[in-house]
Formats: sequence, structure tokens, C-alpha cells
Amino acid sequence: MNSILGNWAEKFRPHPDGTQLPPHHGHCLGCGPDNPHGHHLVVQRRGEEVHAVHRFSERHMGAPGIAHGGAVATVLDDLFGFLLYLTGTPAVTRQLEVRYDAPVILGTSYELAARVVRDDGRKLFVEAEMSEVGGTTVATASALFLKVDIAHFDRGAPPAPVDLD
Ligand SMILES: CCCCCCCCCCCC(=O)SCCNC(=O)CCNC(=O)[C@H](O)C(C)(C)COP(=O)(O)OP(=O)(O)OC[C@H]1O[C@@H](n2cnc3c(N)ncnc32)[C@H](O)[C@@H]1OP(=O)(O)O
Repeated sequence: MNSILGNWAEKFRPHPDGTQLPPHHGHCLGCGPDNPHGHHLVVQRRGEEVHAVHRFSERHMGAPGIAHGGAVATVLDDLFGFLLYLTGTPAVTRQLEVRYDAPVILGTSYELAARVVRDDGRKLFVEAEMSEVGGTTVATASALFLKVDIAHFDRGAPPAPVDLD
């Protein structure tokens, strides 16, 4: 098993309500603390939802001062990946749809929440939104995740040291 996956079984143990959930792995683009280009998303379980507060930086710029739509999609997709700790099964994104309701401003904090809306065999239907703190929704997302065996992730090489400018 690729060492980057670490102790994956431990990650899929039940996580109590209110606790911070573990990153998928250290180099994950969404949540890995060791990825210098990543979003470093920090996610908590709240009941049957996962929540985060996130701020995009200059590294994620699309239009001047505004987050790139792909960066917003990355964060929403990765947030969905934390629901897997609640369902207890590894899964991957099969389809992702994002609705951009308003510009996401760099340096501004946004609240994110995601939940499973239907768990149907291998299929997990999920939805999320990103909102100004205590205010207007700026993006919503829905996705289909398909449950996979952990061996699905055991294909790529572990990260080698690279020159990341
Ligand atoms: C330690 C940490 C680790 C865990 C780490 C977790 C990290 C999470 C990070 C965030 C998420 C990601 O970035 S994930 C990375 C991005 N995603 C990927 O790389 C996935 C690439 N795609 C694939 O590998 C494959 O397509 C799979 C595994 C997703 C599916 O392949 P498959 O197993 O052959 O399944 P397939 O036959 O296509 O579909 C299965 C069933 O779903 C239905 N289905 C398929 N598409 C749709 C659709 N759009 N809408 C409705 N239904 C659909 C099919 O009809 C079928 O239904 P029926 O006939 O059975 O009824």
C-alpha cells in the first residue's frame, strides 16, 4: 500500500460530533498540510454535516482579487471528501456540479457546509454550500461519489521531492 495513504483504516473509524477530521493525507491539494500549493482546508464534523471556514489567497486568483472557479470547485470537492469519514467508506467523485452565485473574494472568510442527501448502494449523493460568514450564499455544489475499495488509491507513486515554485 502506498505509504502516503498512511493509516487509512484509522481515519475511517467513527469520529465524534464536534471534532476536527483528519486530512485525506499530507499532500492532498484540498486539505494536506504538507502541500505548499494546497488550500489547507480544516474540517469539523457537526452532526451529520461537515463544516469549514476557509479563506482563499493570492495563490488561488482567477480575476484580480477573486478566487478562480477551479479553486472554489477544488475546495467544495475536497469538503465532500470529508463526508466519507461519516459514511465510513472510501469513495471518489464521479460527477461534480458547481453553481457560482457571487464572486468569492480573496482574503475573505467563507463558511462551508456539506451533507449526504442520499446513500444508495455504491452511490453517495452529496450537496454543499459556501456562504459569507452569517450571510449570502456565494456557491453551491452537488456531486455523485462512488464508493471504492481502498486499493483504488494505490496506483500513483508517492510524492517525490519536486521544485515547487
Ligand atoms: C486515506 C484517504 C483515502 C480517501 C481519499 C479521498 C479523497 C477525496 C478527495 C476529493 C474527491 C476527489 O478528488 S476524487 C478524485 C477524482 N475522481 C476520480 O479520479 C474518479 C475517476 N473515475 C473512476 O475511477 C471510475 O469512473 C469510478 C471508480 C468513479 C467508477 O467506475 P466504476 O466502478 O466502473 O463505476 P460505473 O460503472 O461507472 O458506475 C457505477 C454506478 O454508478 C452509476 N453512475 C455513474 N455515473 C453516474 C452519474 N453521473 N449519475 C448517476 N449514476 C451514475 C452507473 O450507472 C452505475 O450504476 P449501476 O449500474 O451500478 O446502478
